[in-house]
Amino acid sequence: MLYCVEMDVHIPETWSEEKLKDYITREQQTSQKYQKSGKWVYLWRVAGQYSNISILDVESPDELHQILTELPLFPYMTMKVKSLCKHPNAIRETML
Ligand SMILES: O=C(O)C[C@H]1C=CC(=O)O1
Repeated sequence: MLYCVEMDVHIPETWSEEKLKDYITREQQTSQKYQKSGKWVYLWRVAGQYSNISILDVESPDELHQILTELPLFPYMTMKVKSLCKHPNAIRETML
């Protein structure tokens, strides 16, 4: 199942540089683990915003939820999730 997830990051202004660095390092480790596994297919930065657009290919909504909530920055992000299916006019068989 394919999902498009938009994640807007909201870092509390009270965080120290050290705390921010720690979260960003752990965030990178977690997202790269799933990118290497093939489940996190695309990760794009939205130009000019602390926001990303991601495409994930997972077995179920439960698995998507498990991955997203594993992200250290999950409590500090607003997420919009869209479930994707094949467009009838798409010329390619595979969606990715
Ligand atoms: O910087 C972001 O967009 C937040 C985040 C989500 C995955 C990741 O690697 O970083």
